[in-house]
Amino acid sequence: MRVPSDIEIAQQAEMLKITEIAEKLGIEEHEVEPYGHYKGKLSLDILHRRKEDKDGKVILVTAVNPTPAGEGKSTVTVGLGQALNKVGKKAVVALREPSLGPTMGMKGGACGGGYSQVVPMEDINLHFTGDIHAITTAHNALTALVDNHIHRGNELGLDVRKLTWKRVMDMNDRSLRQVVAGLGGPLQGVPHETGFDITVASELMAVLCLADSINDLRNRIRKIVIGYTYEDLPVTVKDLGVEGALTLLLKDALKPNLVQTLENTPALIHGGPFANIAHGCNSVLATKMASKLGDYVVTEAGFGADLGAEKFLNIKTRAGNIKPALVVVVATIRALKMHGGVPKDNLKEENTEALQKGLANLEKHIESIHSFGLPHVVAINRFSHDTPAEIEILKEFCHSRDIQVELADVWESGGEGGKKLAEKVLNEIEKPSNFSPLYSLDLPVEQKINNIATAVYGADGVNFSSGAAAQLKKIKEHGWDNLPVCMAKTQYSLSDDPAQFGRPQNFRITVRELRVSAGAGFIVALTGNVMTMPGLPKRPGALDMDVNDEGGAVGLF
Ligand SMILES: Nc1ncnc2c1ncn2[C@@H]1O[C@H](COP(=O)(O)OP(=O)(O)O)[C@@H](O)[C@H]1O
Ligand SMILES: O=COP(=O)(O)O
Repeated sequence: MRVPSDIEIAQQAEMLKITEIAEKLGIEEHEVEPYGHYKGKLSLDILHRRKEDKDGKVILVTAVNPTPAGEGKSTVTVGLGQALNKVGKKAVVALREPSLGPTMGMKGGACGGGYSQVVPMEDINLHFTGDIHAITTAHNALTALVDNHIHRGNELGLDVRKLTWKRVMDMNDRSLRQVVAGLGGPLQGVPHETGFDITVASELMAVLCLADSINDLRNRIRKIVIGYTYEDLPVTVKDLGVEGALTLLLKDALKPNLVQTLENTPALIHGGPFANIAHGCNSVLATKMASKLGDYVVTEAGFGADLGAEKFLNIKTRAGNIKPALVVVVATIRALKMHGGVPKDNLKEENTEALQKGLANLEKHIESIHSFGLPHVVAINRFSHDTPAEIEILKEFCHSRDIQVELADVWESGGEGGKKLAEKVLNEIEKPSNFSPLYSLDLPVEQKINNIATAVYGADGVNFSSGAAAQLKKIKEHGWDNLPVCMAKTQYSLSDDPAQFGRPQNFRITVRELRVSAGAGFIVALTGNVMTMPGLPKRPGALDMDVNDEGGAVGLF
């Protein structure tokens, strides 16, 4: 039987009013601000009122290195949340907000898929409650204020050649990666090079996702470095005196968004960083709030365990004092065949030999999660073209290594298709968690990067470009050496070469640049050719989009 498209299913959803969803969670009327009938923003007062309540158990969903379409982390996250409710547990889902870049481009939305989606999917995948637009505006307001300061006499002595704060927009536009601003004569500002990143790569996105209160948001914004003086001294937002304005622009975006799944399971969706160019986790506030609202929180981190999960476990847990209880590693036969050398166009054909070879990628991710001391379960996200022989091979691989594994049929069957996975998760989550981050903050930045590269990627070590080596020196000089590291790396490979599938051996990671995100509280290490402003694909998803006669969206997957 054909499974309708994601949007056809979503448009048939029988949603409860968001006030009903809130009431079922014990949220008081004044703590939820409806945005229409099916979306709402939650007051941070919930955390204050319920601070003594027991925290729910946090289940992190990660994956193997994905194909370009993604392997169903969001889908399994939603499906598992639905399944836990079906078996009588009080579970809340916590996801990130979609970016219009992938939505209009190649990757698609971030609402899950099939019968495991969050709804109203169209709203969420388009403008939702405006958070990403607010971050875009706040980011570019700061840029305008910096340029105005320079134009009006540059009292702080900013060197326009060393401005680190650029511009953002929530769209994939390669033409804006490098631009020159201030052209046209003395009245138009001071000419200088700048460029655009995609909004989800903005440090303000990371700050919003890691802040635990409005005051913490302001304090973090205050620390943001926007550039350096001619004497090479850092200039911060505080020096410009505009932290209050930026906090004002973001005060509503800081509140987590409440929606629901197709089966009316509550879902908090907040923050949208990508895990290849940012830290790739939804907000600390949403995760902590979900922990107060449910006995189980099912949350995801972007791309594979080498990216989102690594940053969740090394950065987000520290920022929010969050203790994960278990990790679900989503594996798909198609991704593992890709890692076994099958071209993307042939992934629907049975190929047990390639699958056997590609299992090495899953093996490495399991080793990494194990090294964090966390119980884990492999969820096989079943696709219709997966054959019994292939599924058996993947299950046998896990059984032979005493790895807990379960088939997840949540895309086709919603929560019903995840009940066995839910039972396995509930069983495993009772095992002790000896979680600890991978590295001590006391280690030098280069050692932190080396630990991640060797322990999580399987690299032999790290090479630093001459520029990155100079930036390491500056990081130490300015006292930023104790910050955690946010690796910016391709999502397709454990290495920094997107063409190296499987489990690459005998390789080194090359760090080409280091950026200080003093407000977010981490150092960004850019590797290989990873870009912070993606480009649109040959055939953008936008070509399929329209509005139908009923005013509904067409072509949103
Ligand atoms: N088991 C499945 N069968 C068919 N399509 C799936 C399945 N799981 C996910 N998808 C589809 O794949 C796309 C990516 O799913 P998503 O959950 O967003 O992946 P990720 O979060 O890993 O990027 C979505 O369009 C979704 O509908
Ligand atoms: O940051 C990327 O997230 P997905 O893996 O959900 O695409």
